Amino acid sequence: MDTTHSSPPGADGAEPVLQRHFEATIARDQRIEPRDWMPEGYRRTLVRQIAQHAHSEIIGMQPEGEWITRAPSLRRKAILFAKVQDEAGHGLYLYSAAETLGADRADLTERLIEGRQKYSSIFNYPTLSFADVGVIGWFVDGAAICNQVPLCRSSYGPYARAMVRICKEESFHQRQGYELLMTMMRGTKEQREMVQDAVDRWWWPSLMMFGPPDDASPNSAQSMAWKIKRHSNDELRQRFVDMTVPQAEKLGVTLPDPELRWNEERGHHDFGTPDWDELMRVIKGDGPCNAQRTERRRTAHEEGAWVREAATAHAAKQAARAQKGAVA
Ligand SMILES: CC(C)(COP(=O)(O)OP(=O)(O)OC[C@H]1O[C@@H](n2cnc3c(N)ncnc32)[C@H](O)[C@@H]1OP(=O)(O)O)[C@@H](O)C(=O)NCCC(=O)NCCSC(=O)Cc1ccccc1
Repeated sequence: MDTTHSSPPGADGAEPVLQRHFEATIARDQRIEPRDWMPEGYRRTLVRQIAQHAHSEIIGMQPEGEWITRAPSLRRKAILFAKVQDEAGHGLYLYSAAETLGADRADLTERLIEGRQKYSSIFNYPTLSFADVGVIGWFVDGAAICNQVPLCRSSYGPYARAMVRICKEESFHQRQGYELLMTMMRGTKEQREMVQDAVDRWWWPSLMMFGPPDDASPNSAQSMAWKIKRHSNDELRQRFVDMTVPQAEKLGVTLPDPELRWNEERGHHDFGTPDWDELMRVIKGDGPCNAQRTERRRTAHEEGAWVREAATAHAAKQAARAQKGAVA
């Protein structure tokens, strides 16, 4: 852990003047930057959320990645390749953002592999057909957009700036998913059934991506006070439902919720309650694919050891050469 960013001594490690400056910066909607003083709880919360987010992008490469070799055409293969590569890129920006808070990337990876840090529950469900690739783009990237567009205004500068580029790419991801499904819906009866089946399986897990309901979300109040989060879990879930219902109608699929209907008075859709016990089970490691996802990540990490060693040796050689040049 890099100690250059740790807080000076005092209450919560703070001189009152630094604490006041931090609070005033948040109140003015300005950004906290890596070299600014910040309360230890703020730093810890950010490392937790950003690391979970980075892990989600990296583990999130697996469910769709399984279909790269089985994509039905060269065009679909190229699109899917590009999307999965983008997800790797998102993970890397986010690990870099966590490093600005003093976190160590190798340590974060260890924590993920050992199950000591979380990643999004959604990536613990299997992708059973190519329609799942389309539904992940439509639902999962759609949910990611709802959740992440407000994070572009998050109070921590490096996180907010990473989100701007990530959101642009998520938008392309969502459209490719929807376009894939549109194509399948214009196809055969079997293809339309594949789309409906994928919608039925991914709808509820997608709603769970937004986290537990507000009254069972221990982190929300403080994260919102610090303006790390800008909206509550339930607000964003509602936004996702309202955005997705007309898209489902246009596509010609049914969302698997008998309680789903427009509420004129609220100006929003009412919808059923996700199975929160299922969310808790999946978060705790007992989802359909948790063991497989973590094991795959561990193997990839071990198999990549030679690349890290080679990069370190190369960097050391470059540094030695540069030093020799400076002396001569
Ligand atoms: C909203 C929330 C996820 C959770 O709110 P918070 O205030 O932080 O927590 P809260 O008190 O409400 O919860 C209590 C505990 O439960 C945990 N937990 C909750 N929900 C989940 C869950 N669903 N899965 C697993 N764990 C969950 C939570 O961490 C906390 O645990 P802790 O106290 O740490 O032990 C927030 O962290 C956030 O906005 N993160 C940034 C966005 C982000 O990470 N996105 C990832 C998807 S990226 C993507 O999809 C792109 C893509 C698309 C396609 C293909 C590939 C890639």
